[in-house]
Amino acid sequence: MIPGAPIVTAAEMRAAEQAVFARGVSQDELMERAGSAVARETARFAAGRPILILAGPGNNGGDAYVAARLLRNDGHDVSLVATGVPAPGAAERMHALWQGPTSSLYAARPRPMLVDGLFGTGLTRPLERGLAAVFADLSKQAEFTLAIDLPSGIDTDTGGDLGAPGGIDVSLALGALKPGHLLDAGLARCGTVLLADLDIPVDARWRTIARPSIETPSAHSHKYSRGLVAVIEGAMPGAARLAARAAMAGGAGYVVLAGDRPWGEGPDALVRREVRSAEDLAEFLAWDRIDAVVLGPGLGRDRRAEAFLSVAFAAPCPLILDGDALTLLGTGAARWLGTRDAPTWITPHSGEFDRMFAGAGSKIDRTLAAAAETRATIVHKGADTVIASPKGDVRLLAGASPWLSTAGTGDVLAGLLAAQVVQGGKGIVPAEAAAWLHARAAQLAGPALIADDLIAQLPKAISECL
Ligand SMILES: NC(=O)C1=CN([C@@H]2O[C@H](COP(=O)(O)OP(=O)(O)OC[C@H]3O[C@@H](n4cnc5c(N)ncnc54)[C@H](OP(=O)(O)O)[C@@H]3O)[C@@H](O)[C@H]2O)[C@@H](O)CC1
Ligand SMILES: Nc1ncnc2c1ncn2[C@@H]1O[C@H](COP(=O)(O)OP(=O)(O)O)[C@@H](O)[C@H]1O
Ligand SMILES: [K+]
Repeated sequence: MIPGAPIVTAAEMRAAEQAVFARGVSQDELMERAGSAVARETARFAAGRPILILAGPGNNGGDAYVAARLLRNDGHDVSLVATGVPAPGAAERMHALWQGPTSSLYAARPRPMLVDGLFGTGLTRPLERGLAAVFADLSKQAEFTLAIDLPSGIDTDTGGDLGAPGGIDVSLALGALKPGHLLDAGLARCGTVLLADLDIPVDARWRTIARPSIETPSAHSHKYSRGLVAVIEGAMPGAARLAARAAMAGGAGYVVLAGDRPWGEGPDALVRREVRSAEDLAEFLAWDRIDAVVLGPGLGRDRRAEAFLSVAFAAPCPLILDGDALTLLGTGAARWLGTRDAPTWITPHSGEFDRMFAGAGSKIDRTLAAAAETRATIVHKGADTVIASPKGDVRLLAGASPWLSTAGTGDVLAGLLAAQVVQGGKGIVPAEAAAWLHARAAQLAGPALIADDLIAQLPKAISECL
């Protein structure tokens, strides 16, 4: 994934293009820029192999006609399939400039290098069945497929499946990334995403996550100045222990595991505190040294868990809620979370998210709406992790190791997030840092990782951010 790259919707991309036109750049000139980027990458991946280019009726097809012309002029063996009547304007003009061999879709013969210029950001409905089948077949028989902007059949704004085939090797995003490159079916169908800079300024509050910058403790640092995290134990103590160990390895200065059985295995550096009842918890959380509380991993959903949740809610310090705490909140999440004065982060997976929030639109839209409703920063986990703040900022992490799909890795994330929070991070910043470190630790741990392995890799991941 390209780090720190802007992500824009189809409408925002069109508005950015309009602003470029208003500055005096012609539509043909912008299409030449897009087409030459496509030609450059196609030549690189074709490596001398014959090329088949599919050109649709809109501007995505216009880019395809430009690329076809430039590649042919450079001596490549190019044939082209035209579908639909080119739209009036730049696409029609670029079509008119193409003088090479052209066939209809149903007469097309597969070639080793396939370029998909059927549809991009203008796709408004599912691909027609026959078209989808021919496209899938040509792609299957090609040795390499490059999609212009997005694979045809991926919804630009949601990543939803509108009939795109599998097996696309590279998508060359034009001007900026779109949600469809990172979300839902788009994540799996785009292949490797490359970004062509077309010199179209975009003002994006949505970005892919980037490596955080972490400060080495100073000569004046001490355990309390580096932040104290309290992790509350529940029915499954292993989950809270994972969160507590992740908070330690994540750089917190002091971590307390509080519960009725906090004495089990674990590092001696982990401070244990017996908390048997909601009253005990209230007394413990009144300690003004506590900089953040983690509640939810392995908490359980019984009355005791509910009572603990009420007490934690009333605590005047930052709160990180995960797992069972989120299930307990359920559809009351917005009502409850909106009442807190101190900042809150919640880290639902999609099951937990769907139990808390309704909402329509893409995963980004739904997460943003939930963040605004709850006034909490939300880390909506999954293969496409969306982080959204109540202010409307978004960070997206796609393509993390699928080996993360194992029990306890979310608990590690919750503890790691708390460590970033107590080190002074506000809003989306600690969430982005935690998500990056988590994904990097997974990469370092490699295949068949278990949650404990992530914790062991955190120091190495952190060392890359100093
Ligand atoms: N703006 C610019 O200057 C620049 C834009 N750039 C490029 O333009 C792309 C966006 O172009 P675009 O907006 O023309 O849309 P595009 O994706 O080609 O498709 C629209 C056409 O498809 C049609 N159609 C839609 N769905 C359909 C379906 N399921 N089945 C069949 N038909 C369907 C739709 O017709 P209609 O919906 O009216 O039936 C319309 O004719 C963008 O991704 C990038 O590659 C770059 O060149 C930089 C400069
Ligand atoms: N297929 C996947 N690809 C990448 N990351 C994943 C995948 N599945 C899960 N993850 C990540 O692993 C973690 C799992 O968290 P969660 O579902 O809460 O597990 P648990 O509750 O068992 O700790 C999250 O950070 C999530 O983003
Ligand atoms: K395309």
